[in-house]
Amino acid sequence: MVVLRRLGGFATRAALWVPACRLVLERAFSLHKGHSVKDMETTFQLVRNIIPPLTTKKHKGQDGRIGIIGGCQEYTGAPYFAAISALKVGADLTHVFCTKEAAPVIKSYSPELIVHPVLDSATAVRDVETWLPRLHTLVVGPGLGRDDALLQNVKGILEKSKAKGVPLVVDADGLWLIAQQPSLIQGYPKAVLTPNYMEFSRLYEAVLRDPVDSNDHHGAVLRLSQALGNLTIVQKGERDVISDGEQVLVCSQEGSSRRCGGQGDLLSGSLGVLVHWALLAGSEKTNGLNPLLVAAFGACALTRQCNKQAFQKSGRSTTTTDMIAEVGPAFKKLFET
Ligand SMILES: NC(=O)C1=CN([C@@H]2O[C@H](COP(=O)(O)OP(=O)(O)OC[C@H]3O[C@@H](n4cnc5c(N)ncnc54)[C@H](OP(=O)(O)O)[C@@H]3O)[C@@H](O)[C@H]2O)[C@@H](O)CC1
Ligand SMILES: Nc1ncnc2c1ncn2[C@@H]1O[C@H](COP(=O)(O)OP(=O)(O)OP(=O)(O)O)[C@@H](O)[C@H]1O
Ligand SMILES: [Mg+2]
Repeated sequence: MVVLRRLGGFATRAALWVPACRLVLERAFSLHKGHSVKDMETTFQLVRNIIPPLTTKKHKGQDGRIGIIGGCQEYTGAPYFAAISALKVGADLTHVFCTKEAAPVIKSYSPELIVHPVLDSATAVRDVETWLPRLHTLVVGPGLGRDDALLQNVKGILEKSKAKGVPLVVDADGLWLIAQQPSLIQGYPKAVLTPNYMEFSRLYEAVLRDPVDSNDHHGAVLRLSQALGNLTIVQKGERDVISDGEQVLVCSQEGSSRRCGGQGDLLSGSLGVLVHWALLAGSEKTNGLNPLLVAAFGACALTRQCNKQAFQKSGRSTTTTDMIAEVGPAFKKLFET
């Protein structure tokens, strides 16, 4: 099984526990080829269990209506990547809430996205709030930027989303905001954070007031999750480390050495859909494992597989657009064969 159960309930105990268990963890995951295939396969099966069947009995929207909060003057690619990835994974509708200036640009990338030019308006919070009851997950941050007025609106949107119990994936500049004010997300059980290297360090230092121990990734993710009230955290990197403060999963699905920008956006958009599916399926379908951990593992594995397949075709010229073209085939290969 690719899961470690934590023995103690507090950060101090976990700190002692993690080094002792790391050997077990690493043996259980993919560092040792003998164990990797079987153990990864166990988690893949849990991901397969949460995927809703395609039937003729469903109506449009049931398999996912995903909102993306992001898109500003500088960044229009990131919210597009997240939204189109959510559709390609299997969501029925995606809504991008961005600034007025960014909206026509994002619309022009794809007719498949619904784009709301509201994020910099005086009524932004109310405008997004009216959509919240119809959204299954909100992905907050891709291409959001760090403008104070915009972030102030996003604070309001986070508060309204929590009050309505909307699941949240927080990425990119959404994590910048959380690092300024961790209480915005602390203790909200339906949140998943997806920091890259920099975002993780920033958040860790803001919350734990300590530099990250770069020799102890698993312990660091576990401790940050606990300090934030057991939020699910995905630390992206050479291997993705995922924890809800109780358990640690590692995803080391083969990707490639190509590190073009936008891969994290593909991950957060995909995760938006998988979070919806996982929460709908519940823990009976995940053998008691936190459904958000299963969703996170699925999104990481999928992103890395897209990276691998795109790289096989395009090599050094691989971009995130090439990876998005692989979402369908990669999903099928990992979860439907
Ligand atoms: N096409 C688009 O529209 C895209 C838009 N995007 C959007 O951009 C916004 C900002 O996001 P972000 O990720 O660039 O910001 P941030 O957290 O400051 O990190 C950047 C700094 O971290 C460093 N660094 C990174 N990894 C590291 C490592 N492993 N180890 C060490 N250092 C590392 C690296 O430092 P450097 O090497 O440059 O010194 C880099 O300068 C956000 O809205 C996002 O969504 C992107 O989604 C891409 C596609
Ligand atoms: N060194 C690595 N080797 C293999 N895969 C990696 C490596 N670093 C990151 N990844 C994978 O790339 C994906 C995106 O992670 P990354 O750290 O690039 O996010 P990001 O910086 O937020 O991306 P973005 O440019 O979209 O903002 C994840 O699926 C992660 O597993
Ligand atoms: Mg990113």
